[in-house]
Amino acid sequence: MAQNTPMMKQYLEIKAQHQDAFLFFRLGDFYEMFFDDAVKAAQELEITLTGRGQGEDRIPMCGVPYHSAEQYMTRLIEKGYKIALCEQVEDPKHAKGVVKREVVKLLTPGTMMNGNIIKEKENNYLVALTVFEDDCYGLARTDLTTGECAVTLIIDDIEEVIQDIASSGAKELVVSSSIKEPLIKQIEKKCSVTLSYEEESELVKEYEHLVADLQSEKLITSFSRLLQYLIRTQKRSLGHLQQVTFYQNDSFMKMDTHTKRNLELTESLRDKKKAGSLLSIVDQTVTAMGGRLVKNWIERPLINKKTIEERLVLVTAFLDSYFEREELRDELRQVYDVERLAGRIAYGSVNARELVQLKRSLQKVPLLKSFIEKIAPQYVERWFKNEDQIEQLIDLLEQSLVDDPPISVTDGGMIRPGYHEELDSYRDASLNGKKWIAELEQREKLETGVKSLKVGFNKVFGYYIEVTRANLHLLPEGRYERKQTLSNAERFITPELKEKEALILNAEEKMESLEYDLFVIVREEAKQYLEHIQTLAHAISEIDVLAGFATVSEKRHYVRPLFSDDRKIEIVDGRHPVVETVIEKGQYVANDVHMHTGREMLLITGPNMAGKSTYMRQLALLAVMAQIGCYVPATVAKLPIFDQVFTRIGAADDLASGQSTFMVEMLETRYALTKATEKSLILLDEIGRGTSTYDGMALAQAIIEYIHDTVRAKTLFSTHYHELTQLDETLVDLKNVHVSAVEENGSVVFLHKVVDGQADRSYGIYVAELAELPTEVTKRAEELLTEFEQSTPTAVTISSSVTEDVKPQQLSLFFEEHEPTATVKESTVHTTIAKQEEKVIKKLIKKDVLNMTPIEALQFINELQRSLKE
Ligand SMILES: Nc1ncnc2c1ncn2[C@@H]1O[C@H](COP(=O)(O)OP(=O)(O)OP(=O)(O)O)[C@@H](O)[C@H]1O
Repeated sequence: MAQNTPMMKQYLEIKAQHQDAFLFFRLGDFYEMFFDDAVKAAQELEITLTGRGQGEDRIPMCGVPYHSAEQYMTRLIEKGYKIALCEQVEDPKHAKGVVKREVVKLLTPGTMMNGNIIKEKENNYLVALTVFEDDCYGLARTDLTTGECAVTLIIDDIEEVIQDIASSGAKELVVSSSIKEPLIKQIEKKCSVTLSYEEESELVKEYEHLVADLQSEKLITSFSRLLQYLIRTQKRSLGHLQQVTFYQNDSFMKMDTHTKRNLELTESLRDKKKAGSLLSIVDQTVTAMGGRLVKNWIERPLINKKTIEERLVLVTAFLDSYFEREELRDELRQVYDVERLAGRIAYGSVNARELVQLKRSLQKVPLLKSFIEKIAPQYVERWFKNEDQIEQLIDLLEQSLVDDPPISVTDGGMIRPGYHEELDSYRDASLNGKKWIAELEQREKLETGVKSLKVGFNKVFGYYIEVTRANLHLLPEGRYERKQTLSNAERFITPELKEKEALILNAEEKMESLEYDLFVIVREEAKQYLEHIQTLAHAISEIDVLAGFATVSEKRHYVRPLFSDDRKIEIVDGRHPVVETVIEKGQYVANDVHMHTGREMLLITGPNMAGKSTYMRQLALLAVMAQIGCYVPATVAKLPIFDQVFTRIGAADDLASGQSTFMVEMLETRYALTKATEKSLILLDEIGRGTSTYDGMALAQAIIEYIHDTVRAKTLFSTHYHELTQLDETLVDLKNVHVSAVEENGSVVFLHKVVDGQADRSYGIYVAELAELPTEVTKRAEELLTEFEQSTPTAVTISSSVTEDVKPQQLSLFFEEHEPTATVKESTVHTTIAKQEEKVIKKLIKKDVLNMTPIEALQFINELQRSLKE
């Protein structure tokens, strides 16, 4: 049976240890897959499924050529699969029986070092989760391409754990196999990660220095799991792993994944691309390292005023030095991704060309330093502290490698002449031999008189003398030995030529292998400088991000934010950083936001399409920008530091997780109501619209009241329930604002200006007309609207700052419904009366009757009567 062949036995034994991965089994020039692996891989990679053996014993099989295997592997990894790479680990020529094979590496989404999955300006994090007995969760993460390592502990908050994993963008999560199923299900629902398993283990001694800064055993245990997984899968040096840093989510402004998505921080809602996001505006970086850092900063705005101010001071310094900044950025453009190059050095996968790129980047350091000396002298120490070591590394690379080496490390041409004597002597031998051959051609031409005679070389026959058939008669007898016959020429060799050829080839072979050995020595030596390269990479990325902030702030006329301790918001002429760039120049209408005692919550009304959501998002984005240390789009921006931002904006259908739109809306609202503090910012957009009018309105009001009385967070609440605008009479810290619009010649003009007071209409039908709904529909809607306005008791609108003539009716609690034909004047009278009645009712309700004397009661009734008569 085919399965019983020794090779198949070997395959099955290895496969048994790698059940969760495709086993790429090396057979000669191919990686082969068998059984289910083959069926699935053929499907996923669209390659032909073949088979070994006959009939029932036929084993499904497919394969990819060794030379182009990488693209196939990358495709599988991108789809979230894992691959166990099984190589022949002994020379088939010396093998007794089946060639020895071993899995030399596990390729997984979180441990890839190259390929499409690695985005230049994005980290590729691998996260390990450890659940401790006391509901404490340890999270450790690393980006293997850069060596960054970080850990945190989260106490009893699964939501935060999930958000931490999601916000890192991790594609792979390492857990213990004993982890509880419901928790894994919850994580899988919210984060698209590939799961891998690694059990608890002691910290490997060799890496103890990495955790020197960690204070708790739990943190070390959490990191150990991650490290153990790396060791098991990578099977090679991890010398570039950096000191593990401890971070606390409480040190950053917290935003759940919905909020980040709603605010379009790093990708747009529509197509999930960077374009259209806040990141696309503030990321003006010119290096890949800077690009990754600015993304991390946006994901985690700061809450420590001192650190924010430090960044702002630097942005100001970069702003004040236009010429130095621009020159500095020009230099930075030529700096390669030295952080990832460091990773490749540690891995031993760096080539000579990349080392030369590293050298060129390092050579920029003195110039970069001189710019920083002018722009922010106080930071020179911090950013350029390891110049001597950088200098040494430059020397090493300069002396050893030529200026333009090839990508291949096995074909020679990498080492600089003069670096190694033996290599130089081989080079001379080869060069002299080649010179002799070139001279031979001239000599032979002269002696034979055959002008077209030439000396050539090919891999099969080596050097030869070629003479065309027409000239063969001119050659002297016995001097040449015939080697190859072509259609119109003959090729010859001579003993002398063969002798030189042996010399040249021998020298070249030795040269190549010596070059490779020398290159490996240089690469190993470069490993000693990893830490210094990484320190420099950090400095370069910070400089790049901050200089970028200055560039965008200057270009778009941003202002430095000020942080108020009294928690007041005062924004004058604020703009939405993204919307202002996509609409026609000069068309963006800047808006103020004033929030303080008496107006801690703003209830925003206004027509559809007026700009309510834009106004709300604008405030949150300004807060995020300020807290990452960037200037903001406004003329004055005084803000408190927000600990958390919550949003419920737009439709966030989460059908994939089996929840209805309304349920998602309620879940997000619950999250905001339970987690927010008075230092938070809450944005709620049309809460309640996903259910019946009464339910929706009741919920909206209850939520507003709860935030107003209990949570006390700064809140923007937009609504089309105009009835809610009356709440400003009872809730002292709530104010109505509206986005204004005017009607001109039958069409509505959106002014996009936010002003105090409430709006009167939603102009939904007008927007429907703009969307070119069939005229029959919009006409009928207008008729129905008129009917509803005249008959529905819920159509309550108090006043209009925009269009007096279209004001719907306020219904009286005591009067009969007015006639449909009632004039505007009549209805205005009704409105006034209704208001008066309401005041009376409110007074009546508030009165504590049980504690009144009869006289007081009589006086009170008298007072009420008087108000009604008025
Ligand atoms: N301040 C502004 N200046 C200029 N244009 C604006 C401004 N605010 C919004 N807009 C434009 O108006 C469009 C609609 O804005 P937005 O989605 O905020 O409206 P909305 O009031 O929330 O609408 P709806 O109630 O229908 O959800 C935006 O896409 C933008 O083009």
